[in-house]
Amino acid sequence: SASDIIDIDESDIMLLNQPLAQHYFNHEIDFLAHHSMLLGNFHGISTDNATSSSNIDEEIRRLNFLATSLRMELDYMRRLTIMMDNPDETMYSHADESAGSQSYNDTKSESSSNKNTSWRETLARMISNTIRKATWPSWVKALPSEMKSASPIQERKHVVIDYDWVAANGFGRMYRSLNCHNHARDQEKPLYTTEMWRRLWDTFRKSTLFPFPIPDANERTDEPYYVAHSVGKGRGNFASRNITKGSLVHSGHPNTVFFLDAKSWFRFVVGLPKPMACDVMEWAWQQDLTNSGNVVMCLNMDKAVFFNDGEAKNNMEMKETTSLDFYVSRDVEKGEELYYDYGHFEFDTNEMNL
Ligand SMILES: C[S@@+](CC[C@H](N)C(=O)[O-])C[C@H]1O[C@@H](n2cnc3c(N)ncnc32)[C@H](O)[C@@H]1O
Repeated sequence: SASDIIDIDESDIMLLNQPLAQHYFNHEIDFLAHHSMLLGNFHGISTDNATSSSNIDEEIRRLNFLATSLRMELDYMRRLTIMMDNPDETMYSHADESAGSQSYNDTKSESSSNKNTSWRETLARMISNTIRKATWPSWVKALPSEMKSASPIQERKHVVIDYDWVAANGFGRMYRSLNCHNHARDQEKPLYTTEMWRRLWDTFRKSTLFPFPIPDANERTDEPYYVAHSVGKGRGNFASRNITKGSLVHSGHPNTVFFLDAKSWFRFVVGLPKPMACDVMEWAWQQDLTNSGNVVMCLNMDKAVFFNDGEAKNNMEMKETTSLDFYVSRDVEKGEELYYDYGHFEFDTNEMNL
């Protein structure tokens, strides 16, 4: 019976009765259905059989997988509830909706404390607190063993709702099976349109459970750089005016998003068209944002993804390793490409169970 498989106890039921849980499960059921279809499409395999399988073993496996999934969601929700109960970390209220845009003008405006700076600081603190409590490695350790040892999809008859496939096949195989090496070298990749950004944000919104206000897919227009093709590097960012040494060029809040666990990352990637899936695998990085020894997967969801590594020509830097903000390290002339050192963002797929 379902209760044998799912093993729900008293405290789970209390949790399930909360409005947050109702919202959460509606969302979860929607995207379990949505993602089983996406996974099928992603691998060019129809998922029609999955729901009407006459193979009893396959059905049991599928139910077990759903049960495992539910167990994980309950654990996740328990953490969210703890966060929600802390009034200092209320994530669902925009602290200041009316805030204007942060200034990317020269150094002098950095010191001017405006409303928006405080909104950004509040958001940064909330995110930092969340990450400190729920970072990637601790979550990975909690993964049930079935999730770690699933067989690859080729050995199965039917496609099932299957985050474990992607977890088992991992980042490297996914990257190879999509031919992302060729995509990375392609010098004709398109510049992102508003629709493409919106697609990224919508997919993120459908796949994430991360409790912070997700901004609209608004393209900022006040940063001192623009995107263009960069010889041999795909797309890159170029200064749209002269920029004085020490000026802020890019601020990570609010358009940098975070993935706290492999599952949320895979949900996101499989929800994208293949070229965009390759793009995000190229763009994401891991960073210890809380100086705790724990990393999270980070992704810029705006044109900041296009900064390349210029090696000896690097002209941007962060002030601290936990920061998401870039400043120019020397005077930069209009039209120069903006670069930073990727060495700060090592990407260890083993560490992240990818
Ligand atoms: C964060 S993305 C930068 C945006 C990328 N150029 C694009 O068009 O999507 C990182 C990727 O850019 C490319 N890249 C960055 N710096 C490079 C360099 N110095 N030479 C060649 N490719 C570079 C690599 O493919 C890398 O994986």
